[in-house]
Amino acid sequence: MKEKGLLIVLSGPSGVGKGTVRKAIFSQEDTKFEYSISMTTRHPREGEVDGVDYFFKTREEFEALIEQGKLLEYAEFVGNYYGTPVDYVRQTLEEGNDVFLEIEVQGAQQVRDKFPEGLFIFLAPPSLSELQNRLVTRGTETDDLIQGRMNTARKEIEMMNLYDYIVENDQIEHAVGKIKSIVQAEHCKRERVQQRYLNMLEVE
Ligand SMILES: Nc1nc2c(ncn2[C@@H]2O[C@H](COP(=O)(O)OP(=O)(O)O)[C@@H](O)[C@H]2O)c(=O)[nH]1
Ligand SMILES: Nc1ncnc2c1ncn2[C@@H]1O[C@H](COP(=O)(O)OP(=O)(O)O)[C@@H](O)[C@H]1O
Repeated sequence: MKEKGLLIVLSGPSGVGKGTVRKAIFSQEDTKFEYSISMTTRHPREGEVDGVDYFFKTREEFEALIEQGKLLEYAEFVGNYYGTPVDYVRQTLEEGNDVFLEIEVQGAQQVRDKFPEGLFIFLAPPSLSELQNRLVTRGTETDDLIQGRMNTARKEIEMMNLYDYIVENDQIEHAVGKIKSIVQAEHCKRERVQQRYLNMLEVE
């Protein structure tokens, strides 16, 4: 029987580069993880496609999904809901494939409570001033919102020791390489408890 896949959770403060690093990981042909497409109530940005970038939902539809227990986790972020569809995650793991979530910090905490056997990776900025630079350069928020995100980021960074690994996003390629190595190492570590190795010892 195929072993269950690994649930990989990448989280970190807004503006640290989660989306950028995730896209870089999935643009590499040798990446074997499955990306879990999230549900959101935010409006699609130009070029975004329903079912590719997100599953775009109304507030009513999203609240019905919460009621029906269809979300592994969800959070409200800057006035919109974001959540992870539980059925997709469960099924993909059962099939033996790794699932990759790129989610904000509140959601990552919920996943850790429900699914502690996941692999939790915190993407950290090189410094707070560099985090602020990235938020300013991205240009998607007003100054007030950037200040709010910086205050939240300080609290999030205080919680980073709850994660299994911290990866500094200094350069995108470095962060991508470290994340992929961590996943590989985690697989090797978990081999220890796999039944096929235990069986091998009994037979020989
Ligand atoms: N909790 C949670 N957060 C999510 C989910 N999907 C995306 N996010 C996070 O929601 C935040 C906002 O995402 P988005 O609106 O695409 O804007 P971005 O800031 O440009 O990435 C980011 O921090 C994402 O990591 C999800 O399913 N659950
Ligand atoms: N390693 C990096 N070095 C410099 N800029 C980066 C790096 N990673 C991401 N960025 C930039 O920082 C901004 C925020 O990145 P983004 O992926 O939107 O963050 P998040 O998804 O965590 O909110 C973007 O303008 C992005 O191009």
